[in-house]
Amino acid sequence: MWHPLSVSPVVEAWSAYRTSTASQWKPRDLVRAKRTSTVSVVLPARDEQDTVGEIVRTIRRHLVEQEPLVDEVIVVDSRSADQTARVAGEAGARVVDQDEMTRGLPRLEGKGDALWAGLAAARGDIVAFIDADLREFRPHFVTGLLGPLLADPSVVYVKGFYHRPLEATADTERDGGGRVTEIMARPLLNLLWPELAGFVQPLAGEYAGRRAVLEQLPFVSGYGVELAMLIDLLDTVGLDALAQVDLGERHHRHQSTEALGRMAAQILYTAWSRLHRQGTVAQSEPAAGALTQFRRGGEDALPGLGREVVVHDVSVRERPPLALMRADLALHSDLSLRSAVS
Ligand SMILES: O=c1ccn([C@@H]2O[C@H](COP(=O)(O)OP(=O)(O)O[C@H]3O[C@H](CO)[C@@H](O)[C@H](O)[C@H]3O)[C@@H](O)[C@H]2O)c(=O)[nH]1
Ligand SMILES: O=C(O)[C@H](O)COP(=O)(O)O
Repeated sequence: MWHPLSVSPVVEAWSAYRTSTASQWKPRDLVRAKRTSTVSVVLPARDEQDTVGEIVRTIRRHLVEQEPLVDEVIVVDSRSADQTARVAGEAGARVVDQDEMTRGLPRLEGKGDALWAGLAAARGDIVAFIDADLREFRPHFVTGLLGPLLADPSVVYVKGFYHRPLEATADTERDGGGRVTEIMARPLLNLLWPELAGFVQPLAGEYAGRRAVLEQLPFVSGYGVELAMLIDLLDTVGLDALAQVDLGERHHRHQSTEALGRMAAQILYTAWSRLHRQGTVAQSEPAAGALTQFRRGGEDALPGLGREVVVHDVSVRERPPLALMRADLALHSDLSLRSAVS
């Protein structure tokens, strides 16, 4: 069932990656394979009113109404300032508010916390995560992620990969996208966690896992969440329980280079936390949790510098594994509804 993926000898020595292509997983076959399992799709979304509706509608049309594969589509509204929640609700999603789900707990920032809230709200035994800024979204993004989990009980987590065009205003660089991945995350993984170097898109926001396992993992706040998840899965379930699937090509909203710098800094901060846990570095925190950037012009440009000095907190924190938090969450969520599907 798996095609061997030829990777570096370092990686091959560790394990053969379980790789498949989305087209081999047909919705009808998956519905049959699903039996009594339940499936949730979770979309973390901050200010995604332009794209979230179409993604939700596509999943619902193809994988809820035409084929009963997906049991619920959840959009986590991650402190959006736009109409994300309304648009998602009108498209048929169950909309969950990040702050409402985490009420009474310390406030954390960013995508990782939205994912944790989504996992807390999800009722399926399999949970697939899909970014809400995708364009030209097709249902094979979901079926590709679910296929390996439904076909093989030994698989606990599936990571998507794809080509990533970099779409600038004038032209498109076919594989120019994934800039943080290529310039920072991939070199970092090869250097420090070579067992994970065979993941084609280690930062992909499209992945699925068994909820029982996901609930055993801490969720790092912000953009460190994907890197931490891979490292933590490697530690807890091992490489053989992880798979990846070719989803073709992915189009999304590109962030500015400056914003990607902050993303990269969060990912590095996250890597430090894992190095500390494994005893590679002694200090629990890096020397600084701030990133200084220089922005052209701006009202606060320093005289003689012509640039504004911009400082952001890029430290990350983490939510404990959800399995440890059920009692607290039950106070203000509808987790009790789980009995309806389990
Ligand atoms: O505070 C936030 C920030 C982002 N998002 C959502 O998270 C998804 C991905 O965020 P985005 O800013 O589009 O990330 P990318 O620039 O696409 O970054 C890539 O790399 C990140 C770091 O690993 C991953 O988290 C992303 O999924 C992956 O697509 C989108 O649906 C966002 O709306 C939130 O829900 N809350
Ligand atoms: O995953 C990444 O590397 C970042 O999201 C940047 O992606 P982009 O270069 O396609 O915008």
